[in-house]
Amino acid sequence: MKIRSPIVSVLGHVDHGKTTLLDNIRGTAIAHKEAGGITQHIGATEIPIKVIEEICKGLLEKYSIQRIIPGLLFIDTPGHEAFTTLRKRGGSLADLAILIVDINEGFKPQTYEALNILKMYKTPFVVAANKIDKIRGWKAHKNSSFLETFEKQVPKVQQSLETKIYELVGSLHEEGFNAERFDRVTDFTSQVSIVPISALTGEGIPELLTLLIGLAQQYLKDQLTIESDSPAKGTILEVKEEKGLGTTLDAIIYDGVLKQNDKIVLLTLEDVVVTRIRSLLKPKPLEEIRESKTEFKRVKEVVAASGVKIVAPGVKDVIPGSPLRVAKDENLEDIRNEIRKELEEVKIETDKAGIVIKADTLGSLEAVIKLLKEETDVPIRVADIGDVSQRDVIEAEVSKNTDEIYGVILAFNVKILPSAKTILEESGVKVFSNNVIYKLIEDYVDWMKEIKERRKKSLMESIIRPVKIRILPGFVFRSSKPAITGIEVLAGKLKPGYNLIREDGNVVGTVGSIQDKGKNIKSAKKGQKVAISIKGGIIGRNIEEGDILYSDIPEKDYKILSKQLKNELTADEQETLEEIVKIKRKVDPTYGTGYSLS
Ligand SMILES: Nc1nc2c(ncn2[C@@H]2O[C@H](COP(=O)(O)OP(=O)(O)OP(=O)(O)O)[C@@H](O)[C@H]2O)c(=O)[nH]1
Repeated sequence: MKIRSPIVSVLGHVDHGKTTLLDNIRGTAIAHKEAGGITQHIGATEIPIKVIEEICKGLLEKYSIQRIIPGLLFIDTPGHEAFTTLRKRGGSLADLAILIVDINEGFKPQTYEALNILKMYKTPFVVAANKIDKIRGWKAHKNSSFLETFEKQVPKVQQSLETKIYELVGSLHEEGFNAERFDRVTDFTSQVSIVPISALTGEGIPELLTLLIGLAQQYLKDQLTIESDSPAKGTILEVKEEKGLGTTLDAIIYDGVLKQNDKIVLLTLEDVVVTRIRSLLKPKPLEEIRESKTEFKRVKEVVAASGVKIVAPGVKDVIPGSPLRVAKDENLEDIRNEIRKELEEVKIETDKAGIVIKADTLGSLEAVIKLLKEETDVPIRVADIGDVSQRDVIEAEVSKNTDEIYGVILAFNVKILPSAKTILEESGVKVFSNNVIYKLIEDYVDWMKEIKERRKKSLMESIIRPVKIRILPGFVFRSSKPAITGIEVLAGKLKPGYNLIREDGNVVGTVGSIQDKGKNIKSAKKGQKVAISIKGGIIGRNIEEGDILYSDIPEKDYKILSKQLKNELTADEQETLEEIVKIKRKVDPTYGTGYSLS
């Protein structure tokens, strides 16, 4: 048993300082040569605990934090694209994350995106409120702890920082997180810590690192306890062509040991591949690269947590985000099946009619599906990795025949192939494309809402709505063929073509035209007094002056009204509809049974 370093990812909006923060941590670590500097991995950088101790200048003691973990393994590629690639079944490969926010700009689209993804994977994170050195009047103290440098600022500057922190607390609150400045956090399991930092001056970084160490040791011990001689588990970060080596795999190993000649199982777009490791490579220190001109050195084995380059035959089609598992002859079939199942779980191809989703990696595909399902219950016909192809357009077109809102392709971080473009317009399939997942989903949901609204409106236009009118005594202009009389609309909206019924349920005739001050109008609203013609009505025979008449709502319209459109009716229409139902049931007791307004 061994405790490994936690894997840490940095996420945040473009230009908020992800790269600068990583560079700062790396640079500061390298400067601490006597303590061992940094260990360069493929795709990741490890900062040993001894170096962190030096950077943190006594903070580990101050906060009584033990030194159980060997260090922190930072993923070199920041951003949520890398984060979603680094998936592992049931969660994220990153044990911890830093969500970086420019304190002067606050939350931006990709900040929300990152937060959504962290929420989805349930990854513990701290918020680094970056660029405090840009606060007006700030006096920088290079590499100092936040609390020290904060003490030395004038009150106005301190106040300005506090205000900005509270804005972040507010934004996080809106997203369902209880957050506080780290030194005011009372419960690290339920509250998110905000550490004010400057990635440029290094201020606050001692606290940021201290907090990561503390959180990892306090809450992730089980997750970080591994058997260092068990067969390795990992995730493929990148599939890369490397001069003289062919296609190589950059992998992050989070459990066990990976050895040269190990048999490994991986995923391609279509299936599982099994191959044998020819060599394992690690980066060479800079000085040695200059001498030998190759960047890598061979190693016999790597133990988690580790980033390593794998040279193996037949890995050209392996996908980023693929799981990596070491198999022995006796369990090869089991592992193969397990991994195949993992692919099938993500690539859904179940619903007959539904949308098509294309994404660049397994992890991002998973994230799009998960976040989509939180927003809507729209079915999915195809979910797959890769660019949008002609076949995808055809798939979406098939769904479109069932329902226009399914004739859609959601494309996350992928291109539309030229062959797909040629048939796209004619097919009428709509492509939504965005590299921010929640925006992609939002755009689709908004469009869908618009269509549904439009449908509802035209449905509303096509059905008979509840109306109640009164024949105004003394305003009968003609008694029959057709009857013409003044009326008042008591509820709803009267339109030509509506059949009218009496309170006893008898049909009296059909509204012909509606006139207001001698002019034909298309409808008359509640409160309006107008003249109408009633085809089939004979005043003095089936209609009397002062009578109350209602629109005659066919049963099928009543069903639509009570099922789909009940929220569209005004209060007086609702009330009138109930009266009409009672009247209709005098004639047909089964009218509209099984449907009710409530
Ligand atoms: N003043 C100040 N500038 C900073 C700080 N951190 C980053 N910057 C600057 O902000 C700009 C963007 O920083 P990056 O580190 O490239 O941001 P990023 O989030 O990695 O951006 P992308 O990789 O493009 O998503 C650069 O010009 C940095 O020098 C800081 O703490 N203070």
